[in-house]
Amino acid sequence: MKFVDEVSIFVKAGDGGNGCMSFRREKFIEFGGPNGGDGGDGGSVLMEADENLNTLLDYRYTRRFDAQRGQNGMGSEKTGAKGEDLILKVPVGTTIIDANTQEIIGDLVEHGQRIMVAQGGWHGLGNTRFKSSTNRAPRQTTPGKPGESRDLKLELKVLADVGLLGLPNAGKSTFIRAVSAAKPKVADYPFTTLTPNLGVVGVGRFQNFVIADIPGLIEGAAEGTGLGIRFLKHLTRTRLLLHIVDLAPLDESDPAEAAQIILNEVEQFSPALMQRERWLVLNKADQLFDDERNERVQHVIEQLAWEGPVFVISAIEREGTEALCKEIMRFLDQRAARIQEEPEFAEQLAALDQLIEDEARAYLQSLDDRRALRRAGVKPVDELLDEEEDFEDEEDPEDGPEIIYVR
Ligand SMILES: Nc1nc2c(ncn2[C@@H]2O[C@H](COP(=O)(O)OP(=O)(O)OP(=O)(O)O)[C@@H](O)[C@H]2O)c(=O)[nH]1
Ligand SMILES: [Mg+2]
Repeated sequence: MKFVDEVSIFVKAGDGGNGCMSFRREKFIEFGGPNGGDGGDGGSVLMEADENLNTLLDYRYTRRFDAQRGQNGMGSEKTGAKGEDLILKVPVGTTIIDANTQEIIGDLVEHGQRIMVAQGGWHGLGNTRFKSSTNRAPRQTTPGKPGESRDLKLELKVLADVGLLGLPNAGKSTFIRAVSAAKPKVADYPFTTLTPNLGVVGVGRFQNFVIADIPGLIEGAAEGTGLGIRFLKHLTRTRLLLHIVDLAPLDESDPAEAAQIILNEVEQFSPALMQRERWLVLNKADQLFDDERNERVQHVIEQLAWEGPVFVISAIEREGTEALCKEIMRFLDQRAARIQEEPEFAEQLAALDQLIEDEARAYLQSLDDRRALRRAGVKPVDELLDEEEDFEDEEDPEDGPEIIYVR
């Protein structure tokens, strides 16, 4: 499942340089003719696909882009220099849309492909151009034309590298706010997040990864309770799952049990998804004194028989969040390097992706089927099997409810 990374920018091509009015003034020439040169064309704005980029992150900071204007014409028939084109690099796969008309200007699908989004203004003409047999000393010039300007929307479908798992209120959205420019709603009640959010996390100057926040899962989610399970499909293609657990729930419930609920739901959704790299992130550490915190951390690890990486953070205080992001970046880099170097590793991962996707699709299909059956007043077969005894005692099954087997 893909997310859409979207940014709005304003581009302005350079204005054309003005034509110049000038006359020759040389020693022995009394009535010098016109010699004003033309202006230069304004620079255009182009978008270029670059395979080295993978997000639109850069365009979140700077939103206005101006190409250079053309130089004005000069005397001695000197033409003004053309304004330089401005080339904006975007990831391969970016769609460029006119933000006012919603018209798709183009899709950049290949490395190096370019699309002009704002044409530079035409140059103005110098007075030399207006010389004629009847007018030997024209005082006429034209100004450069303004460069085009445009509001653009850039859209890029991105795969999230990292997915967040957790109960409602665990602090998933707070975490994404702490580490990225995304500003999903955070509140002290469950189900604050109703649709998936995407954050791009910059690490150092040049690296970044994409993180997906989904609505919280609750017990019974796999059976269709709450919102979360359908959103799990957004996590099927991620490379790393962060399981966020509230270490200090207000209702004093056991964080280990809370963590286990999530694992049970994920397992029902797709057993293979449990094999995906998963890290335990114990949140709200700021709420506890050291001793109690360490005790709870140990407790969770023991109860889950957890052997993978564990991070203890406070999303709200941004404690431990940066270190975690650096670890994530390192993990993603190493993973990418191994994919390059070890064909078997790459194949294993691809097979796992496929399995997860197949399981997820089958699961969601069965959920839809159940819903449809319920609406039609028919019980799914496993619920019927729970009532097995009555069912077997039935004398004439043909008089009973129609049995439909659910995949
Ligand atoms: N003390 C403390 N509170 C936190 C921390 N992280 C999140 N919270 C609070 O926990 C509550 C829930 O945070 P959210 O980020 O909305 O939780 P969520 O997991 O996105 O919840 P849903 O969207 O409902 O699934 C908010 O009141 C946050 O301010 C933390 O590190 N420490
Ligand atoms: Mg949330």
